[in-house]
Amino acid sequence: MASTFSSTIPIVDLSKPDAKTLIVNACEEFGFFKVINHGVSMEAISQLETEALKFFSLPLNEKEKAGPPNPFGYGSKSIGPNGDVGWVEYLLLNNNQEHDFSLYGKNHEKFRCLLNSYMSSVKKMACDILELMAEGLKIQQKNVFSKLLRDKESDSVFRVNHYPACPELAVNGQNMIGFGEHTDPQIISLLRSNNTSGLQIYLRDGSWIPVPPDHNSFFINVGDSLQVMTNGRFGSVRHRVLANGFKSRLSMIYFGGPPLSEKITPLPSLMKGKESLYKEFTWFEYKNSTYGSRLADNRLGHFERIAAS
Ligand SMILES: C=C1C[C@]23C[C@H]1CC[C@H]2[C@@]12CCC[C@@](C)(C(=O)O1)[C@H]2[C@@H]3C(=O)O
Ligand SMILES: O=C(O)CCC(=O)C(=O)O
Ligand SMILES: [Fe+2]
Repeated sequence: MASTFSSTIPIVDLSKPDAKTLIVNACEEFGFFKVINHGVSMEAISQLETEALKFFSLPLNEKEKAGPPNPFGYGSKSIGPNGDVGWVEYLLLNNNQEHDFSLYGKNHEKFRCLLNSYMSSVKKMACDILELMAEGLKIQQKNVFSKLLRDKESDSVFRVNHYPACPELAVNGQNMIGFGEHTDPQIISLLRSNNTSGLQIYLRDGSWIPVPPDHNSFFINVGDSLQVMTNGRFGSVRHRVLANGFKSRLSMIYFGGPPLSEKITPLPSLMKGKESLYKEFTWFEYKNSTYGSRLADNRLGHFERIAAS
């Protein structure tokens, strides 16, 4: 049933002149869209995917040497510090790579190299998209958003998720949560996965729609911070992943975040005389409150300003 609606997911061709308009419309309506002609080499993507799969195929006790994630490293089943669980194992990495890479398998040098070049291409794409967004929103300063990711203090995160096939599901046809519903707290997330389904987004009409997988494309999420910077004009998208009974899913996500000291506040040009819907806070404060929350919590709720009437 629901899959008939999946054709509604906007597709943005980054090489076309209408990209900025489509991006703004998609962010207003869904907080989510798919990007084609993104310019990241498929070769680089599949090489990284191969290395990641090699890591996940190591025995659990080997992988656990790279964990638990506090907040970076290998994690299995448990997500975040507050009791969330899913049918998933993952690597959480930051873009400064301060941790000991030798824990990431025999070929860790190759893995690190591939990761670094992938992360710089994806970061570049994120900045291009954020600049198109600013243009589409008719903001004078084209780099208002992208400068936050380009900042050397940018608090961006990278995650590789592996959802093993869950054979019991194939037998009894039930649903099982791979990664529970949530919004991403950062500015923007860029997701690329193999061809296994599972990702779903929540529409404002209250329905969950499956996102048909496409290993050649990227999927873009509006994060909570971008919702605030646009004073609610863009909404962060709730999403989740269901485990698959037959095939394993591998996804890689770049979460573009601002420097810790950055004030997350609506851009004056988007306020049009209105008041901010949010209290003032820094990314440091928001991130802290995020790590004190459960996955499904409405984290932005604590920072909403109740309009004085
Ligand atoms: C229960 C959790 C787990 C969190 C923090 C908190 C709420 C939101 C989760 C995420 C979701 C987006 C990526 C991530 C890295 C992030 O910034 O927020 C995740 C983080 C984690 O997996 O550690
Ligand atoms: O693995 C996926 O496809 C999405 C996971 C996700 O939403 C996340 O890691 O924030
Ligand atoms: Fe997410």
